[in-house]
Amino acid sequence: MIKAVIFDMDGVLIDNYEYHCIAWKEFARRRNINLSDEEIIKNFGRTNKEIFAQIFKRELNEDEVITLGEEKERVYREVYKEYVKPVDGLVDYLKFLKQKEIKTAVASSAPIENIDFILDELDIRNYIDAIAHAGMIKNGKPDPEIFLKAAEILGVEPRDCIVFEDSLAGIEAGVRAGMKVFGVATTYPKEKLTMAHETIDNFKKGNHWNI
Ligand SMILES: O=P(O)(O)OC[C@H]1O[C@@H](O)[C@H](O)[C@@H](O)[C@@H]1O
Repeated sequence: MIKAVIFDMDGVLIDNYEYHCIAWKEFARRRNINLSDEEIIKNFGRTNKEIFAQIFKRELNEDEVITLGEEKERVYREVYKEYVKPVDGLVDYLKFLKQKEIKTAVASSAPIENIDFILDELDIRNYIDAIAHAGMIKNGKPDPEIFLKAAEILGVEPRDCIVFEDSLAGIEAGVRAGMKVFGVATTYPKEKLTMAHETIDNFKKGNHWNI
């Protein structure tokens, strides 16, 4: 029986891939690094720690990850701020879950500042019972750790959770966590979300309401 719904953030609560893309390119441009669209989309859904390791071809220490991450995320929040809007049907779906007393969490590879930014801009904080963010885990998606952490905070067994994810790494993480995964076709078209159990375009009425 479904007792909890866990939402990824980027690409699920909001369709914001292109704004992260702009921020990553600006971050790279400042350092004369050439970052292709393929590299950016491939890494979408992973933690900044892992993305920096690929960009700089070495492991960065915690301080470097925080400092560089703050720089990149500041650019992202600035360029995205005036365009923030929820994926269609999201707010109605959150209201429906609250009414049914189904618990909710956000499980995102992003730093907490980005999660606070989105929950406040969308004004949906009241609908979210738990948050699992990059600073709370050792292994980023596709490792299942972040989804297992969210389930643990909610006090719900993984098999009683469903996950909404747009990224390939995130879908794999949800499946490996033993949860039912709905792929959200924002960042990728449905045909690419083959690992997901089901796919949706947005949160408007569909199979995900049958819980
Ligand atoms: O896990 P989520 O919510 O999809 O967030 C992932 C994204 O979070 C951002 O903060 C990173 O800079 C992105 O590049 C990353 O992929």
